[in-house]
Amino acid sequence: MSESAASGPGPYVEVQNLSYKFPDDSAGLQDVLLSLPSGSRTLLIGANGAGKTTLLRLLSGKRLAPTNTISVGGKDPFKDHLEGVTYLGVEWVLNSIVRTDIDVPTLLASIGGDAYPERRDELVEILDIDLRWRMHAVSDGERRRVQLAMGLLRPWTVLLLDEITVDLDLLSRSNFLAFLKRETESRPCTIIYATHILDNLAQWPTHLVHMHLGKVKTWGPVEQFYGESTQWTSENSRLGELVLKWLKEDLAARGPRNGRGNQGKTYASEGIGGYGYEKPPQ
Ligand SMILES: Nc1ncnc2c1ncn2[C@@H]1O[C@H](COP(=O)(O)OP(=O)(O)OP(=O)(O)O)[C@@H](O)[C@H]1O
Repeated sequence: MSESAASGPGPYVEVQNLSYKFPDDSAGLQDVLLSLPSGSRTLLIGANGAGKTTLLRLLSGKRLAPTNTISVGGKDPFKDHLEGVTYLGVEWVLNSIVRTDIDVPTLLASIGGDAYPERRDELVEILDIDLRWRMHAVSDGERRRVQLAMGLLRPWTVLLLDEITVDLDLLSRSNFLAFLKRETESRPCTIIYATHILDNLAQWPTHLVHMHLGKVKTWGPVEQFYGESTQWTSENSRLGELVLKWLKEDLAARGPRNGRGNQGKTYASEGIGGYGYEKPPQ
């Protein structure tokens, strides 16, 4: 594993020979290999159950990975304290504080917003947040926008996003994605984003990672994949066509879920080392 600095060239997030089993001994990940440079914006693509969340949780240090399989900025995310890693996923979305009768300025101040006033104000503007909102009386999408401002307030070096934009309207999502792109272009930071929603993303990723049944099938800079997509329709972007093609292939390779057995689970019994320890929510 290389010791790379956040601002330096070369890989910033590295994964080598990563296999993972859940505490119940079932399949997690198998032989995952990745190397993503600082400044990259990676889309994690894969069907439901492909292993995207599992990988993101391991990268964030929320689950214990085997030693020397994951390096984020030269550090082991589980063992070392990762100051600049922000992971926004389902647990974060479900945090009950954002449903209480509290106003937005108090909420943003409670997570250190006053330490980053310019960033706070920029996020409030970009996410079109009304500072008079009270959090028990907002819509799901409005709540999600405040949550995103909270989650992005502290400058991060690695941002791990597990589809958290589902409630955003098209314009809010577009502004949000543009903000993230500007971040990676203006300071040394890296984003890995698992999503099924490809709107506004055609020009966004620098890298793609295609996961299937707990494995990384293929990964690399986005340009290398566009040649693969032979069909072009006006209905989908080139990225959309590529992802659709991948998912169709994955479905065909997996076969029916019930009836002929579940190929997705066969490798669970093939002797992946067990690392079923999970960090409690912090
Ligand atoms: N705690 C767990 N114990 C056992 N199996 C699990 C556990 N969590 C997830 N799985 C299984 O691991 C596989 C991968 O799950 P994961 O959540 O990583 O998929 P995903 O690619 O994020 O899917 P989605 O797109 O639906 O969010 C699934 O088959 C799932 O059922």
